[in-house]
Amino acid sequence: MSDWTDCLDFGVSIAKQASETVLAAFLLQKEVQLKSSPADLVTETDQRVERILISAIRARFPLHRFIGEESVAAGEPCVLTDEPTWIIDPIDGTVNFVHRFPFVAISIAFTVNKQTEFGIVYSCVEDKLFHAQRGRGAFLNGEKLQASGQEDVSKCVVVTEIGAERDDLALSTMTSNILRLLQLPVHGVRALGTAAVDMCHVATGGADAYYHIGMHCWDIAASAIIVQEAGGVVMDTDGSDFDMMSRRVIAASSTSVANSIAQVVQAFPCRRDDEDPTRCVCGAAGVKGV
Ligand SMILES: O=P(O)(O)OC[C@@]1(O)O[C@H](CO)[C@@H](O)[C@@H]1O
Ligand SMILES: [Mg+2]
Ligand SMILES: [Mg+2]
Repeated sequence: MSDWTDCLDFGVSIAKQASETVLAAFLLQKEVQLKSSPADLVTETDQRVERILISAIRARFPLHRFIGEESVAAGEPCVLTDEPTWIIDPIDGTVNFVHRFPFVAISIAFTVNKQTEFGIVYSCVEDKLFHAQRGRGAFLNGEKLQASGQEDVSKCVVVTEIGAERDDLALSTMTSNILRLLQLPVHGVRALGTAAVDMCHVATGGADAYYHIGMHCWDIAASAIIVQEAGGVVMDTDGSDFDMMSRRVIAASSTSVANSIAQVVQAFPCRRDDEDPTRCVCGAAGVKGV
C-alpha cells in the first residue's frame, strides 16, 4: 500500500517551482479582478500558478482529481470523493500579494478516501516550507514542529482573519467575536492575511489558536493536518468534528483552548463548499460560491 510519499515529494518540488512565478510578480503592479466581494481578489498570477500546479500533477498522476480555488471560481465542482485528490490554493493571501504585504502561500493538500494524507504550505516570500504527512509529524524547513500545548485560553495569542465578506451580519459577527475574545481576556489577537500561514503558526507554537468563519477548503486543508501532526487540534467553531467543507475552523494548541474558543465564537451563515450553488444562497451576496 502506498504511503503517498512520492506524491508528497512531488508536491513539495512543484510548490517550490511555482513559487518562482509568485515571486517574479510580487513587486510588480497587478491587474486585479473581483470575485465574491470587493475584498475577494484574483490576479492573473493566481490563475497561472494553479494551471502550472495542476498540469504538472496531471502529467505525473493522470488519474488524480483536483479541487483548485481558481478552477472552482471558473465553474469546476468542489466535491471531495474517495479518489486521490489534490486541494490547491495557488496563492493564499491574494490581497497581501496585490499590496506586496509579504505573507503569501501556496497551499496543497492531498486526500484519499476523504482523509488528508499530507499538507504542504509554502510561504514564498519568507521561504518557509511547512509540511506534514499523516502519522509522521509536521515540519518547517525540515525541523520538527510542536504546538504550544497551552491549555488556558486567557494566556493565548489567537490568530484570526476578517475575511472577504462585507455584508452587515458577517462584519458584526466577526468584530463581536474579536471583542468577546479580548474580553476573556486573551494575550493578543493577530491576523496575517493568509489562513494557511496563520494556522501554521499554531503548529509552530508561536500562536496558540486560530479560528475563522467563511474561508474555503483550499485555504485550510493543508494547514489543518500540519496543526494536527504538530500535536494541535482542529474542530468546527460549533465544537463538532472538523469538516473542511463547512467554512468554519478552530485550530488550537489543546482541546481545552479549542473548546473555550468555540464557546465564545459565533458563526454567520455560509454556504458549504460542496453545496450545489444552484440550490441555495446564503451569507454574503456575490458570484461563484459565496
Ligand atoms: O483568496 P485567497 O487569498 O486565496 O484566500 C482568502 C484569504 O486569504 O482571505 C482571508 C483573509 O482576508 C484569509 O483567511 C484567507 O486565507
Ligand atoms: Mg486562500
Ligand atoms: Mg488563493
